[in-house]
Amino acid sequence: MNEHIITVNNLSKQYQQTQVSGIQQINFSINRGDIVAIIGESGSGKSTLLKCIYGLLKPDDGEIQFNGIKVKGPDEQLIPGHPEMKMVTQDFSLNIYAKVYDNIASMLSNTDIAAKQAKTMEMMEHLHITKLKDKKVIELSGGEQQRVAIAKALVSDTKILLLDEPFSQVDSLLKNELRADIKRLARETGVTIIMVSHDPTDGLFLADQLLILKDGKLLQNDTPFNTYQNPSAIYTARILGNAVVLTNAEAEQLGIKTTAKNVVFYPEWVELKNTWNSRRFEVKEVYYKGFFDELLLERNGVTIRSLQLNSGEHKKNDHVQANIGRFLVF
Ligand SMILES: Nc1ncnc2c1ncn2[C@@H]1O[C@H](COP(=O)(O)OP(=O)(O)OP(=O)(O)O)[C@@H](O)[C@H]1O
Repeated sequence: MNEHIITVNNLSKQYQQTQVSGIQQINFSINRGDIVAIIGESGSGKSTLLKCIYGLLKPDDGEIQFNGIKVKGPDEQLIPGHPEMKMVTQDFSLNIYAKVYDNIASMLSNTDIAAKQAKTMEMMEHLHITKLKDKKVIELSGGEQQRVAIAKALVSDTKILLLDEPFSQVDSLLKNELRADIKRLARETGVTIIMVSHDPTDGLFLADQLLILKDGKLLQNDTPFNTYQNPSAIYTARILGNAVVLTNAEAEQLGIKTTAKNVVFYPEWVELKNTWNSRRFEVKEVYYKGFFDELLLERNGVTIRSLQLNSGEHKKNDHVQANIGRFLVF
C-alpha cells in the first residue's frame, strides 16, 4: 500500500482575480499516521487548503489523492466529503440536547448493537470522556465538547481527521492536556491528523510535519525541528519563534558584518556572558514571563530581545555583556 495517505498535486484555488486570495500551486504529501499542522497568519489560505482536502471546495487546478485515488469535489458527488475523512470545525456540529453517548453512537449503524456499544465506549475512553456519557452536550464545557466532537469524528473507522482550530475553546491548562491526548490518540489509533491552528506552538508541540503558508503559497514543508532551526523565510522565523529581525545596517552596529539584507535570530540565541565576542548592551526593559525573563537590550541605538532563564537576575538600566550565539541571514 502507498505509504502516503494524502498527496496534494499542484493545488490552486482562487476566490477572486487577486493574487493573494485562496491558495496557489501547492504540492506536498502526508505519511500515514502522521500529525500535520498547517501554520500561517490570518488569510494565508489554511482553511481553503483544509476544505479542498476534505472535498468541500472545488480546486481551480490540481488535485488531492487519498490512498492514490482522487478526492471528489463538491460538484462530483451529492454529499461532499469522503467517508473515511472527518472534519471537526469550531462549531463542533453536535446535537447539544442529546447525551454524549448518543452523539457518538449516532455515527454507527444498528446492525450489530453490541459492537456499536463497544466501539462507542472505546472511543469515549480514548478521549477521557467516559464519565460524561450520560450528560447532555449543552451541559459540557467547550473543551469537553471538543473531545466529544473528536470522538464522534473518529468512531466510524475514520482514517483522516481534519481539525480546524482544535484548541480555540480551551484555556491554556486544558489545552496542554488536550494536545497531549490528541498526540496519544494518533499513536494509538493510527489515524492521520491534519490540523489548522493560528497558534504555532500547537504545531511545534504536536506535529510530525509542518506546512507553512503565506499568501496562499507553501513556503516550507518539514519537521517542526528543521522548520524552527532552519526557517526558509523571515516570515517563518517570525511566526514560529517571534524572531528578532535586523537590517544590514542595524546588524553592523552590533558588530555583525554581512552582505545579506537581514540578520535574523531567536531571542533564546542571545547569550548573556563575557566572551571575547560579547558586547555591552543596556537593559531597557525586563518583562517577567514566569520561569524566564524577556529582556529588551540596546546597543548603538539597536534594540534586540533576549530570553533568560534566571528570572529576576537582570534589572532595567543594568549593563550586560551579550553575544548573539547564532544568527541566520536572508
Ligand atoms: N469565500 C471566500 N470568498 C472570497 N475570498 C475568500 C473566501 N474565503 C477565503 N477567502 C480569501 O482567501 C484567502 C485565504 O483565506 P483562508 O480563510 O483560507 O485563510 P486562513 O489562513 O484560514 O485565515 P484565518 O486564519 O483568518 O481563518 C484570504 O485572502 C481570504 O480573504
